[in-house]
Amino acid sequence: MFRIKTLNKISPAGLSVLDQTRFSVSGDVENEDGILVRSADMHEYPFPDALRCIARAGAGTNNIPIDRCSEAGVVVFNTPGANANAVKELAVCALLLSSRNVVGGSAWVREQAGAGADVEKVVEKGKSQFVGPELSGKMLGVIGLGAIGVQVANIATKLGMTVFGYDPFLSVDAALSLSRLVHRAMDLETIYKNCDYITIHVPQTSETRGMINEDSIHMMKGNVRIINLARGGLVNDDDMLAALECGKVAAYVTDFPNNKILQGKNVIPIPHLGASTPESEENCAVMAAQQMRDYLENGNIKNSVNLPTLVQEWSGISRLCVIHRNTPGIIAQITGVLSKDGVNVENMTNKSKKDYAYTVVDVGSRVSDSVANEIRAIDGVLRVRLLNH
Ligand SMILES: NC(=O)c1ccc[n+]([C@@H]2O[C@H](COP(=O)([O-])OP(=O)(O)OC[C@H]3O[C@@H](n4cnc5c(N)ncnc54)[C@H](O)[C@@H]3O)[C@@H](O)[C@H]2O)c1
Ligand SMILES: O=C(O)CC[C@@H](O)C(=O)O
Repeated sequence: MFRIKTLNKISPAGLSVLDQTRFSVSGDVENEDGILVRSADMHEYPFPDALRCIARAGAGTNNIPIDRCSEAGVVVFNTPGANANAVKELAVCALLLSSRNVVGGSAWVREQAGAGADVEKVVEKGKSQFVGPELSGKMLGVIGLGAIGVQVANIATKLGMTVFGYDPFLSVDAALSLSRLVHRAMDLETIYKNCDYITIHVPQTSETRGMINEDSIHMMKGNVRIINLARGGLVNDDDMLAALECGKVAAYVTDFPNNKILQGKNVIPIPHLGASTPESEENCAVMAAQQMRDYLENGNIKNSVNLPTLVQEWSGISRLCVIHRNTPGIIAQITGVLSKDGVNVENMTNKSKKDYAYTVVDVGSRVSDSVANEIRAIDGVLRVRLLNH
C-alpha cells in the first residue's frame, strides 16, 4: 500500500485515479511515499524517509525545494498545460479589467446606492470617470511563450491586437501552436518600448525574479498596463508602486496580491484564481495523480522538473530504478554489481537531465535486498527502488 499525503485540496477526479486497494490517500498520513500538492509552500517541509515523489497539480514549482528533492532522490512532477486554458481566459479578463474600469465603476455604483442615490439617474452622469481604451488596435507584449503564453498571444490577435511574443527558449511544440500573426520579439526591450499592454507568463526563478523593475518600467511607454498571472516575485513591488503613483503604469493586474502592493493606486488584485476552474482543477489533479501512480508502481517518469522522462515497458521479473548523479562510471558500477551477483539484465534505459540521471534495469530473476544495498552504496547513487512484477 502506498501512502499519499495531500497538502492542498485536490480534485476528487484526481484522487479517484489512486485505487484504494493500492493507495491510502489523506491529509494526515505519515511517512508518506508521495505528496500531492498545489500551492502549499514546501521549502521548510521535512522529508520523511519513505518520500519518493511530489506531484504538483499545476505548472509552477517554485513552492517546492527542487534542489533538496534532487539530492534526496525525490522526483518532482508538474502538469504542463493542464490549466493553461483557465489562465488564458483569466488573462483576457485581466486585459479588459486593466482597460475598462469595470472594477472601479462597479464599486462606485454600489457606493451610490448605499448613499441613497437613484442609481438609474446617477450612472449616466457619473460614468465618464470610468472611460477606458479598447484593446483592438493596441500592442500587446507576451513574455514567455509556453503553454499559457502561446494561448494568450493567439487569442489576443483575435481581439484585434498586434501581438509581440518573447521567449528565448521557445519549444518546437509552442512554435507550432503559435499563430503566424504573432510577431517574435528577439529581446525584451522590443516588448518594453513598444507595447501598450504587457502580460507575463514565465516561471519564477532566480533569473526571472524581479524582472519587472525600475529599469524595465523606465523603458516602457507611458500608461502601460501590466498583467501578472504568473508569480508575484516577478515584479518588484516598490518599483511598481512608484510607477503606479506617477502614472507611468496605468494599471497593474496581479493574481498574487500582498499587503504592500494593495496600497498602490490602480492595482487590480485577484486572489490567485488563474487555475481556479473545475475543469482545470480536475485536469491538473488527474494528470498529477496518473504520473505519481506510474512512478510508484512502474518507476516510469513523465513530466518531471528535476529528472528525465523515462518510460520503459516491463520485460523482466524485477526492476531496479536508480536515481544518481550524471557522472561517468555509475552505470558500469551498477551493471558490475548485477553481473557479479549473477543477475541477467533483460532491458535497461538510462536518461539524464542536467546534473541528475535515472537508470531503469529490468532483470530476469528476483533481486535480493543485499544487491540493491550494494547499488545504494555506489558513490553518486541517490535513491534505489526495487519493484517486482
Ligand atoms: N495564476 C495561476 O493560477 C497560474 C496557473 C498556471 C501557471 N501559472 C504561472 O505561469 C507560469 C507559466 O505557466 P505555463 O504553463 O505557461 O508554463 P510553461 O513552462 O509552459 O511556459 C513557461 C515559458 O516561459 C519561458 N521562459 C522561461 N524563462 C524565460 C525568460 N527569462 N524570458 C522569457 N521566457 C522565459 C519558457 O521557455 C517557457 O516557454 C508558471 O510557471 C506559473 O508560475 C500561474
Ligand atoms: O493550484 C492552483 O490553484 C494554482 C496553480 C498555479 O499557480 C500553477 O502554477 O499552476
